[in-house]
Amino acid sequence: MASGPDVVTCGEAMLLLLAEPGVPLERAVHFRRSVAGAESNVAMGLARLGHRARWLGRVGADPAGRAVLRELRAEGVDVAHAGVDEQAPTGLLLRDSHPHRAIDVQYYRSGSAGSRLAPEHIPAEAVAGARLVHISGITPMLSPTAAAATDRLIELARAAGAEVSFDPNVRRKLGGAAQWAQTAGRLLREADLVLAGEDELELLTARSADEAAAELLDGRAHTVVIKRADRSATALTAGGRGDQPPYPVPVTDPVGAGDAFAAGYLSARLRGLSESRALAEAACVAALVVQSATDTDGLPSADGRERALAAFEDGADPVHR
Ligand SMILES: O=C(O)C(=O)C[C@H](O)[C@H](O)COP(=O)(O)O
Repeated sequence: MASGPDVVTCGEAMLLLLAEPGVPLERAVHFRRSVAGAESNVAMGLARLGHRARWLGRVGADPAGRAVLRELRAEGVDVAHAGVDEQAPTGLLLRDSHPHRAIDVQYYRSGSAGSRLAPEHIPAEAVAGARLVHISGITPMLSPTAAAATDRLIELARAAGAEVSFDPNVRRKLGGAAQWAQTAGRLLREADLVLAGEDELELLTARSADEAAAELLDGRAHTVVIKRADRSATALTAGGRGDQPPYPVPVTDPVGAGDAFAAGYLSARLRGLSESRALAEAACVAALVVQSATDTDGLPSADGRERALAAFEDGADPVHR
């Protein structure tokens, strides 16, 4: 019998054109095609780790849209409730890839199919049975209808008894600080579980990250995970706090680390593991993703995560033979 998803994510998935390593975008000649989008990245990460993950969103009736859906499907992400917009193109993300230089991200998503997401595109049955609904601040920043769709998703999550996790994913190219604070700041307070950068919490709440976390814990949230600039993370709950240093790895392409962290963390929580183990798995999945190109190449299987964690934690032989 077909069973529903463990996790539902919702947002815009785009075709990613990734410049050859180390070459600035305006000079790059060779591009690799992939898929990017914060929420679809998380869905892909969870699917690789063995969870039933569903992605909700819209693509255009074009080759890019077909490529996006095909790739998500091939990764085991459930796209049964994803939609196709006949009137608007699939969004495009063009970027370069450097280990230690600023990365140039260019979005071509204004008026895209994904940004035209609206509440009527989110049917109640798409969320039924889910244990977790993961959203980001990007979606409500795309358009008023996408913001309304996010609100509907939260309502459906509550009705289904699913937890809501939220990652602000602040992208300054999508709007000014005040707009982010208003739009994503509101969602911070709707979430049961918040995964946010230190700078994001500061921007969205005009408080220190620790003060913001304390306030969120006084409200709806049971857990706030703060990702620090030094790539360490702190989880705050009513029961106390836990800290996780990053695993030291050579970085090939840092983009995707946040989504990988979220997938790693949510996977552990879905499996009922402890806060400290969830943070370790999150850091591990992030460390694996930054060692390869694209947002998703390095996302591990559950087995790959276990072997990497053993190598990181206990110095186990990383070569599996
Ligand atoms: O969806 C968007 O607007 C994006 O920007 C797609 C990004 O490539 C990923 O969300 C990676 O983001 P990080 O994991 O924070 O590095």
